[in-house]
Amino acid sequence: MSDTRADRELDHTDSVAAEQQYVSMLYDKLDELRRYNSRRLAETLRETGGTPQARTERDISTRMHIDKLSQLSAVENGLCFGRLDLDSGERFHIGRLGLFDEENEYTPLLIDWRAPAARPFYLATAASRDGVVRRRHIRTTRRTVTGLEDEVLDLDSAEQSSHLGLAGEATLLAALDERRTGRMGDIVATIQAEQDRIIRSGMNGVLVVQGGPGTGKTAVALHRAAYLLYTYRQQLTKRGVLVVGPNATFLRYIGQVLPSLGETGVLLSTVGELYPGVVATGSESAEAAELKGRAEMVSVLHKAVRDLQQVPRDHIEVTFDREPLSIDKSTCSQARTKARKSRKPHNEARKIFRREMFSALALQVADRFGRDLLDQRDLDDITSELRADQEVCAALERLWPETDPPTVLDSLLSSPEMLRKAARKYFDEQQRATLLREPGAAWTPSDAPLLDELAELLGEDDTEQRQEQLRQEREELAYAEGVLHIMEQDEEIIDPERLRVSDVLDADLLAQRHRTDSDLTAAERAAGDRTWTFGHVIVDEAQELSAMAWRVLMRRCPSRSMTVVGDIAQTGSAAGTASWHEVLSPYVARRWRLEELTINYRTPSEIMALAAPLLSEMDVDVSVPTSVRSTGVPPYGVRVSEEELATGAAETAADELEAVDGGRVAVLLPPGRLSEVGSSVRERIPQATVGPQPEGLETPVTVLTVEQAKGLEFDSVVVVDPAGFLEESQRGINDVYVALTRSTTRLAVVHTGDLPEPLGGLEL
Ligand SMILES: Nc1ncnc2c1ncn2[C@@H]1O[C@H](COP(=O)(O)OP(=O)(O)OP(=O)(O)O)[C@@H](O)[C@H]1O
Repeated sequence: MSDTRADRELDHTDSVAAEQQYVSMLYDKLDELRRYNSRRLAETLRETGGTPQARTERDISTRMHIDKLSQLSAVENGLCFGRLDLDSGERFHIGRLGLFDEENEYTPLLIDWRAPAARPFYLATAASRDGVVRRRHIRTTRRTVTGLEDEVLDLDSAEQSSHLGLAGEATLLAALDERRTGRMGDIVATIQAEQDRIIRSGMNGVLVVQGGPGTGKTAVALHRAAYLLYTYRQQLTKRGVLVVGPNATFLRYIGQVLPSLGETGVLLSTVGELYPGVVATGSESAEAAELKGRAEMVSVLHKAVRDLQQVPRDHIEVTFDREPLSIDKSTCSQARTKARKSRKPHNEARKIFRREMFSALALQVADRFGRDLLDQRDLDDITSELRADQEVCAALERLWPETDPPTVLDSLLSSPEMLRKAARKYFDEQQRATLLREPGAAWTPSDAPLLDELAELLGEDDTEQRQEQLRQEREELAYAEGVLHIMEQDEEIIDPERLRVSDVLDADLLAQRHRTDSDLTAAERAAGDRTWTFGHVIVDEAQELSAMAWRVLMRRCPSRSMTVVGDIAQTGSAAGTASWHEVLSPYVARRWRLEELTINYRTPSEIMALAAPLLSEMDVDVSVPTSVRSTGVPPYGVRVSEEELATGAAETAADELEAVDGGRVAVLLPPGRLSEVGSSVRERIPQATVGPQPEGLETPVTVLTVEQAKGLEFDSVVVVDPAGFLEESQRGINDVYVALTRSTTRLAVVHTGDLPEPLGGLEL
């Protein structure tokens, strides 16, 4: 055994220099590909005219080269990060994409991390080697190899391996110890076995990934999206992949991960944004949001729409052709029944109602002349005149109006009478009062699923889509500008002498070409189309979604090919869930599979020890994840008087900022404390941001509620007023748990009075 090891040590290719040579060769190859694609793109862009087919082909090829170039540019950092040495003597380098030697029968030079051949890099252990004798982690900075970590998979190492069975432990810990940038990075170089199994799990059906804080659920979900796009490229390019996150800040936080893996065909969205044309800027009470999220809202909305379909108490009299015409109850009632029986959405069934009404009214008019004297053509003429008559049309419009989701929802939520009629079976008076709001009030995130439901009940209306088209055109322009930027960067690396693409084409023109070819990616098209259905849907922080939000997602994914990621111990929203079965059973009964993640890569053991007792206070069946790191820094408490709370929090944040030395600090507090403590922190640290500001991910200190900090992480966290969390929310204990576990290194708790019982272990 020792001989083999000695042999291996003698093997000179182990050296950094030899590895550098190989890695440099890979970068040369990458540059060559960039040059090729840049040249081809410039050629295509310079071509003009030709037949429509030639133009379409050109546009497709433009898109292909642009995509390829942005993929090649995305893999620049950490192009190659691993090597596998096999029993057979073969060696494979593993990296962010596949590279081949075209002149040598396409021999693989670099294996894409998602290819089956790369799998042992993540799964092989000393006990189950899968033909691997050595796994090498290659660390690089820009194009320079800066370190190697070798794991020799033999029985000696089996005995020494860490109890958590981590692969590439030193490389993993180095990655985890890095200071946080405010943006999530990819983990391709250090994916662990339990994560790999989830990432590569088959695409069909609903897969639920339950895991405690910091277990890499978000990272796994995004890498799974990249894996599925690679493995099922054909299926998924057409319909696209949707990744749903809890809020805009979170989406910004994760926004770079997939592009850095060279994948752009994914739509990142909140549930609210899935209703095109509505921007949810309003706020509302947690109680109102909870009520709007209940499944009963389906019946309320259904009833509200039916209530729009009226019959007169007796009759309505209008004047037609200078004579009175009676629109009577029984005719209306029959027409309404017929229209409803069609089971079509309201706006489509309206056509049936009107057709029935016009023919009944035409007969009434015919009776004035004597019905027997008229033939079908005469009746048709009368019908046409009735259809053109303003007074008749206005009366029918009142009985069965054409309408759209925003109009119905706005009237419902601002009219006590309409709400009473539609909701009295489901909500008591007090609950209805909670739902009431001013007419024209700004939309809130929990309104979006209701608008979507109404769109189903009412049938399509294209006003929103027209607005969306405008938005998309703006986005395409921004995209085109981005493309030009990438190409220019590439050209700078490659050949500064050559004609630059921007010399022959500006962003406006490129956007136009891009638009006319109707060659948008599925994700781009899906963003503007409410009825788009996706090839796969990934839901992060899924525990927060209401029953109504689930309905929206299920409509977007009739194939039920979904990855649902979350932690039922972190549910903060009153509309959220504490049971995966409860939310999924209406759609897939018991046909969903559960995977669990058990290792916490974020929160050090010192902080987890404080957070863990909170779990036993919650009514959920989950276990505490095991931390991979300990920092030796114990969390600490700062006890202050009520009057000193805001300044105490600001002072602690300032201390923490100094302690993390260039890292990021979050002050997390109950919503009721946000403005008071926020002002105090800003006074003490002027560059701090308060609430979900777009620049908040970059600032050194940010003050947020727990809801706003969902899924994020910081070098240091200052939790303010834990007792306030318990007072302000039904799920306050979950909120404290989430707040404590946002930290990667340091934690302080600023409190007044005694700490809530489960936090008793905190050092003061
Ligand atoms: N295999 C890994 N290698 C390197 N870093 C990892 C790995 N797995 C997770 N991480 C890092 O751990 C941190 C936590 O991951 P992530 O945010 O995905 O966890 P989560 O389970 O979604 O957390 P939470 O539920 O608390 O929001 C991130 O910084 C992530 O990059």
